[in-house]
Amino acid sequence: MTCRTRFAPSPTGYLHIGGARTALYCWLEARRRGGQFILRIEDTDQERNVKEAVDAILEAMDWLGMDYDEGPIYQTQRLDRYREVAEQLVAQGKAYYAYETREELDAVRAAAMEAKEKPRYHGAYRERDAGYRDDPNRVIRFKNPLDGVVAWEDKVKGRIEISNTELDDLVIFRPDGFPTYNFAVVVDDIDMAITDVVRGDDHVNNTPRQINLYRALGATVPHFAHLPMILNEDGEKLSKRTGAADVMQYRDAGYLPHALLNYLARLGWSHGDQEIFSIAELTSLFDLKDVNAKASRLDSAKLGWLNQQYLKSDEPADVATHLAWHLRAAGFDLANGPAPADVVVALRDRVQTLKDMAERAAVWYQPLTHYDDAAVAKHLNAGALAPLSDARMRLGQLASWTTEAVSAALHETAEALSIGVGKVAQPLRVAITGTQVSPDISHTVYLAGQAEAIRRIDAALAKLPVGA
Ligand SMILES: Nc1ncnc2c1ncn2[C@@H]1O[C@H](COP(=O)(O)OP(=O)(O)OP(=O)(O)O)[C@@H](O)[C@H]1O
Repeated sequence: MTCRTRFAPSPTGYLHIGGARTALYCWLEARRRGGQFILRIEDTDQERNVKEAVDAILEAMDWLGMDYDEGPIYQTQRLDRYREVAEQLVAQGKAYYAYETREELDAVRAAAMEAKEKPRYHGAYRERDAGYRDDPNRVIRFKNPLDGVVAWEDKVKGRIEISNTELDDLVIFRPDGFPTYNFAVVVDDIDMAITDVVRGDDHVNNTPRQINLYRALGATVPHFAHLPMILNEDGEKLSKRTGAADVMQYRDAGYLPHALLNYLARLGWSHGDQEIFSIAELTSLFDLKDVNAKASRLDSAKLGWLNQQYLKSDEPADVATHLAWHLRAAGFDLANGPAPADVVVALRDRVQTLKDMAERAAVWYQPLTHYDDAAVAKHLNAGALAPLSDARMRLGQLASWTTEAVSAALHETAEALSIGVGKVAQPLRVAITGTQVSPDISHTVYLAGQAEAIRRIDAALAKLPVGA
């Protein structure tokens, strides 16, 4: 049977990276097995702002490159289907109408609490065959089996077994005409032919109820894989309530989408001691059975390290498309500066994030207006006149503007003046960047562009002490 997995977020806000890792594992499992990955939006909770949240989830999926074969499918567009299946269960005697008021149910719960028992529905309508009537308290309840156990072989957690006596008759349709979570999920997973339900282990308690519903509906029970939660650095479950980071904040902070995917894949899954996986490797190697059953904690140092590995090893042109986004976000006009791919080559050994790279690139996209006093005092002195003038002359004559040509010109200056290249580089670095810190001098000069490099050298020459 073709593997079919689904990611089913509730649109209650942005996609945080705990949810994103769950989506990733669903996606990878489907891809490895040549199956399909479906995106379903569980939007039956009408009170929250659904539209914006859906857009945020879709944007994050898109940025991460997790493509789905079907969807997004919205539960609110399937309400008739849930009603039809619920009524079918009633007609078959597998579910029933119940009409307790809120007060009556509260009283049942209070009595159970007082008797130190688990609060559960007492089944008053179970055998009453009350039928349908127009009543604001009307719900449909599922006749959960009264005895026996529900067991499944979880792909991550191993065998899990729950006694039916622990479960009560679940409401499957609410008075407001909406299905309940567990019911809609089962109807969807059956209709969408999901073979592997991969979700966070915050859903483990729902699974026995859902398995009973599958059986009542005569459907094949899928495989289940309950993934341990991702915890924040304080050990709390990542959740919007605890301020978990939005996937898109990782883009804004300068991470590459595939670096984040690699990081999330490794957070709870391993393949030997390999750390760096291309997406192609992940889609061929990932297997739910290798997922760690223990919760994992975020480790931002590791993400930074991984991101830098990708900055260094990816094609500069590919990194450049992401860098361009950051350069624009920082307000730079790309037409007024070097090609982003050249910036990548110059800076990728020195930074961990694209944001940092874009910030350091400011010096090539903006006019140089600020000079560091200490740098000027130290390097724009009488001794700088000869190297700056000679370098200006040679750089101005270059017919082809490349880092190699710039480098050769600066070496010629050093040779002509019988000084070390460092003595040429120091004043030149201050001339081009206003500071003493920049990447390799040939890149630094090259990125300024020929005309601008000459302008900046002239401005530096004008700063030399009078009489120099
Ligand atoms: N911290 C987490 N670690 C791993 N998976 C998670 C985490 N939080 C949620 N999930 C999973 O992500 C999927 C989407 O869930 P859902 O949309 O309900 O999450 P959420 O509403 O964003 O979570 P929360 O409201 O707790 O912030 C579910 O399979 C859920 O189990």
